[in-house]
Amino acid sequence: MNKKNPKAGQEQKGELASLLLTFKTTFFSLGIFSFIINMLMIVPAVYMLQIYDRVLMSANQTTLLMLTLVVLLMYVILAALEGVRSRVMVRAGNKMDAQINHRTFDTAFEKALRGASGRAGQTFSDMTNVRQFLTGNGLFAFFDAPWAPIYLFIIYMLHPMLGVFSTVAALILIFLAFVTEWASRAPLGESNKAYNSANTFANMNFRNAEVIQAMGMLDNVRRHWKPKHDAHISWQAIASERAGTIQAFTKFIRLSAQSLILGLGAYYVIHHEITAGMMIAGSILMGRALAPVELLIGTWKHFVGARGAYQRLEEHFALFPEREKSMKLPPPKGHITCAGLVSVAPGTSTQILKGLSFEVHPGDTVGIVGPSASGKSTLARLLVGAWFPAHGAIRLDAGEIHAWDKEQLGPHIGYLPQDIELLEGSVAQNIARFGKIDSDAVVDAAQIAGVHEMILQFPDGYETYIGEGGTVLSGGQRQRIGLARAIYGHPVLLVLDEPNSNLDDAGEEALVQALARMKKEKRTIFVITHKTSVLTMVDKLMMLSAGQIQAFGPRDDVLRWIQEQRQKEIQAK
Ligand SMILES: Nc1ncnc2c1ncn2[C@@H]1O[C@H](COP(=O)(O)OP(=O)(O)OP(=O)(O)O)[C@@H](O)[C@H]1O
Repeated sequence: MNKKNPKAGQEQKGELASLLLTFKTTFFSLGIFSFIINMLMIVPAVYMLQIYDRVLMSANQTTLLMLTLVVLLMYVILAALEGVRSRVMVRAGNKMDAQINHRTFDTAFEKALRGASGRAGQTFSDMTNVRQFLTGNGLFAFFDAPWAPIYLFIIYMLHPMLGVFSTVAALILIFLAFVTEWASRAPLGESNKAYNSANTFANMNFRNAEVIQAMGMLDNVRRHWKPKHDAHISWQAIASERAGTIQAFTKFIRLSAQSLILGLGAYYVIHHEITAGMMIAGSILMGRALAPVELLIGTWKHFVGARGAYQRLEEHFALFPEREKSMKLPPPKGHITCAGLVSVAPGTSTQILKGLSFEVHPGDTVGIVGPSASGKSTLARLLVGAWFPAHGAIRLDAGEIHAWDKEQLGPHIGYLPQDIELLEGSVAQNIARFGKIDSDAVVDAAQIAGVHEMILQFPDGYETYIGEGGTVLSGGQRQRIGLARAIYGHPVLLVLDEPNSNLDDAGEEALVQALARMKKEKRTIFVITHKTSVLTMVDKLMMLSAGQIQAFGPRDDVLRWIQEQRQKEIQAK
């Protein structure tokens, strides 16, 4: 198999097309296999011809035995070739998957990062769809169909009128396949759209099952789901009814053709134009000629599905090209500079942050405050490189944060988002960020976060499994383990988004201690909070409002400014 770089020539061709091109030798051998298999498919007709016209006429048993042995040998070869052909394609499919699965995973992740997590899963199903089509019967239909004219040609040789008859039957079947596709495409599309919409609606709402249950909202939610589901069912019914009618007609044509060719053959036998053997052989050969056409019709739906999946994948890969590995940079010191930073949410154009400029030195602890929706969490996401600036730049030391190689930079960043999501795995794996577990470092991070004792009380301590089928943690427990994960490895930049929103007094005290420790180590810390206990730990304070910096400077100066502003507002009232 050709092992050329799948990315070669990907500027002109899609990434997937380039990958498929590296399998051209496999496809070529598939063509050869199909040719031999299809030639061997003629054997039953030839056998029948010989039996009728030679053996029965001559009553020669030796000929019968020899013919039968030869035919059986041919069938063994045929079965072996079909088996090998399937294996070759399954292996090619696995190889293909091995070459592209990291891209599928990474690009699906990027899609999720840009706020389309629902549609990220589609990438995996598209990949499976394409692979299954390329390794299943669907593809074989395409390789077998071109040989149909050869069967027709042989039928013409038996008698031109039998050939014309078979050709017309094949053309009618192909025409009916087009009619099915044309009649069902639109309703099937609408049905799929409604199905996806109903499913997304249900999945989104079932995430809030407890709220729905508590406030008796189930009837109302179902009422909103039902029209979408009904639309799916009725479009599906329209498509199935149309396809069913055409299929019934197709079956009529198919059965009639199979019988009529015998009838037509018998007519020419009566007129001594062909032998009885030729009549039977013609009927068998027409069956062979129509088989790939029928298979093609049967797999057309899969082909259309796989073609759609293929196009979506090409667009998807083009949207998220493979990133060049960034240069290896020295470990960052934690110097943040931000110039004219504008941010929009992924997939939108509304500005959330409207031109922020500020500088934070290594070892500074910065508190970020501001009303709801002022852009605090958005700034946190940009500080850790989870979102990209729409304009302007945010730099860590000399390099733009989002341009750093994530694998290189990750260990230097600690991030505790507002919605703390732990990943499915053990507590230790979560704290160690799913890397190689350094037990000492895990315990150290847990101790700094003040969570070590709590973890020891879990059923399996640090090995306690979190996630599907595992232990369910409380909001406060998740937040504290999330803090340990952020602190793991003593990163140079720590960004904590409301780290105390779920904490009790003991948890808050542990957080303050952890901050004090990281501060002593001269880490650069950003902490979004409204609580005074945490604000006592910060050196500088940034006040955000409507996506802009209202005040930024030494903590006490900013607090005084905020106080003055409030008083002015009260007086103005
Ligand atoms: N993923 C997103 N997609 C679209 N808009 C978003 C997204 N995330 C945030 N926004 C919008 O950005 C604005 C700022 O949100 P952000 O979460 O940064 O505010 P915040 O100051 O952290 O608020 P809070 O204190 O309530 O957490 C809001 O208007 C919000 O609707």
